[in-house]
Amino acid sequence: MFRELHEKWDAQGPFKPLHLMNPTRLSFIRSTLCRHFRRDPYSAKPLEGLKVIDVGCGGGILSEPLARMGATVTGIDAVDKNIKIAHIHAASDPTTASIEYCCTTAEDLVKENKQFDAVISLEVIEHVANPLEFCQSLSALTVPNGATVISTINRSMRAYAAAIVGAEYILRWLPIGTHEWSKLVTPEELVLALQRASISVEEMAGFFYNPLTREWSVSDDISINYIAYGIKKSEAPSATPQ
Ligand SMILES: C[S@@+](CC[C@H](N)C(=O)[O-])C[C@H]1O[C@@H](n2cnc3c(N)ncnc32)[C@H](O)[C@@H]1O
Ligand SMILES: [Mg+2]
Repeated sequence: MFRELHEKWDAQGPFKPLHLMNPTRLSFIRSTLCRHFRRDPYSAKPLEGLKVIDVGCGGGILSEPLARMGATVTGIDAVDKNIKIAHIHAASDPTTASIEYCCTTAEDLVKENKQFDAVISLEVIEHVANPLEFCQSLSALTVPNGATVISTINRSMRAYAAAIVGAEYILRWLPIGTHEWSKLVTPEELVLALQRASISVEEMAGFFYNPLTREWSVSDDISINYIAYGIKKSEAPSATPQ
């Protein structure tokens, strides 16, 4: 367990790409959520009082900074070992010890009628069996007028070259076979799937990797890695009787 904990949290280890991307995706999340909930992004705890769920939280590398921003965080993952690792790591700091970790899937949590002000799911949709159903579940977990944030990899030739050939076969950042080409989701498909789930996408951004500085930055180029922020529509007003 401790070797696995170290691996998940080692910025140079098998989860290096997620660690490298983390500050960049956090800056997108911080700015969109602060705008959505009319919070001051420069305050110490801009997400104070908001219920946020990290769907597919892995070892908790997103859940922890969200808790530090003041959010009341729930982290869920389909794999029990990930939840155990996330729990042990978060327990060492009083701010993150309050994160509620649970081994379940988005689909199963919907059955418990749980809802959150913001639902965040990073790098998960390209691994699920049914992306449409997954979007429906994320929507069901979001309160009306709440925010949903999803990041994933585009199904483009550039993404094939960079995220599969580059990251898996050349750089060996990820084990070969981590990403299946046919399961990748294009931005158009994601917007449509979310629309069908009553979420309107308000903003999208790409993540650009500079191999010289070895840093990621937010960019307009959504041809490889991208992130989308949407708003769950408020319930349709009931028809007034004639
Ligand atoms: C590539 S990891 C991403 C981890 C984390 N979100 C991040 O970006 O750092 C994908 C995670 O999603 C989890 N997962 C896959 N399908 C899920 C589902 N339907 N509900 C909850 N978790 C799921 C997997 O167990 C895995 O830990
Ligand atoms: Mg992935």
